[in-house]
Amino acid sequence: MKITGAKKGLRGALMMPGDKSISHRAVILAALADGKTEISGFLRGQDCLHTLKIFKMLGVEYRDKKDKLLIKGRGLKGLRKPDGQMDVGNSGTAFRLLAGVLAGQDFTAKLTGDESIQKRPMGRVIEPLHRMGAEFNGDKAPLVIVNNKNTKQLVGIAYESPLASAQVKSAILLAGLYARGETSVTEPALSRDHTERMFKTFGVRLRTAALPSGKHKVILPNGKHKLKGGLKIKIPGDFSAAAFFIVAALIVPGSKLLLKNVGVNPTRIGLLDVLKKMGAKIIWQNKKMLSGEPVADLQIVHSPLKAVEIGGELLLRMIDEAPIFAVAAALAKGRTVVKNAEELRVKESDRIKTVVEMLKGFGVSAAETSDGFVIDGNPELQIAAPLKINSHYDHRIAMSAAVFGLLNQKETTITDDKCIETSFPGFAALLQKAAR
Ligand SMILES: O=C(O)C1=C[C@@H](OP(=O)(O)O)[C@@H](O)[C@H](O)C1
Ligand SMILES: C=C(OP(=O)(O)O)C(=O)O
Repeated sequence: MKITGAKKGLRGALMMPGDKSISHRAVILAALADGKTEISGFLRGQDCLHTLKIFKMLGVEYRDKKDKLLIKGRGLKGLRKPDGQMDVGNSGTAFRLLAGVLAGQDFTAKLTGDESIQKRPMGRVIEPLHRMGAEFNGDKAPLVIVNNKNTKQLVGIAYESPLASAQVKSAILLAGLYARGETSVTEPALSRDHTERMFKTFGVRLRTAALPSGKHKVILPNGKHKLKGGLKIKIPGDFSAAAFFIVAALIVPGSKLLLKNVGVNPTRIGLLDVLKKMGAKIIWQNKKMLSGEPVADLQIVHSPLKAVEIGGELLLRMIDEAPIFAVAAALAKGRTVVKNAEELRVKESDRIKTVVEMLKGFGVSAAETSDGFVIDGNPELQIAAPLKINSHYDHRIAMSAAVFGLLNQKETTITDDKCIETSFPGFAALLQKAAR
């Protein structure tokens, strides 16, 4: 992809693609429901299309109309043994959530994915699922989930997760649908809660509790679970996609941009809290609920920014936004410090390394630390040189670099930008439209 500097600010009103996390969950729960589900706003990015294809291999029929996806659920016990291995592509969410679903079946299945997935840690789901009674061959992708007709039913566990991870929590809750007894997950802080919200939408009883220690617990009670059919699920615009346009409008002078129908689930919008502290002008409009998730229109006005220090729970709520946040920090006045971000090292790329490399490529002073990075921001930064930035096949690095490229008066080339298709098809065209 080639980006040239924005002549004017970003203007107009845009709709973001459907939320990636919620799209995966909508397909999974619809496939396990008793009856049909109509899904609108489904993200047709490669990650979610892999999940859909996998359920087709598991015997789930669907109809893909232009604006709707109709899924014929087979009930919790209705999945069929797939013919061949199932490929999640680049998607950690698909891999880990499916491991939970497949742990509860009575057939053996093999999950795999691309080069990046084959390097990502899967012990974090294998270990708790094994404690529930699931058997695996392997500790990473490709991974075999071993079952047969005589496999014993899973048993619920009370899992104290060392990580605040929605993928771990969701894998356990999905396996819990097949388990005897109560299943609970306690996490050090509340990770994104889309699974809990959607379980409730599909009629599954769940209890959640914020513990005095600051930990968070979700309990799936003992009982025979059933997901109801006949629902119409509406998926909000993806906040993680919107983040690129939010930061673009903040850093390009003259911008005033409206993003409509964006998901604003509190477990996802840490970036808005941080940007506010940095001095960003962002106005919320039309807040409402959509299938159990809050959405709003966000108006973003170009603003001078100042540096911040972040870590802990706030970082958890903006973990996928770290790369684009770094772009905002590069243009902010002062030194920005990001701590407690070790998880960034095991995403699609080592995002501590690749973020710092990307910033340096634009002439920014930035350095890695063991658990994050330090950025010396410069609001006066002038870039006017042809540049080549390596995406490392990571969609969020590629899109962050494209946004930064709006400030380069000469051409910025981003390598291997096809990875953007995993989460944001049509990104380049939309950015061009807004920045024209
Ligand atoms: O559950 C999800 O949909 C996701 C959870 C997060 O990962 P972890 O659970 O590994 O923190 C996030 O980084 C990922 O993009 C999507
Ligand atoms: C980390 C991400 O996704 P996943 O874990 O599903 O690959 C992401 O989209 O930034």
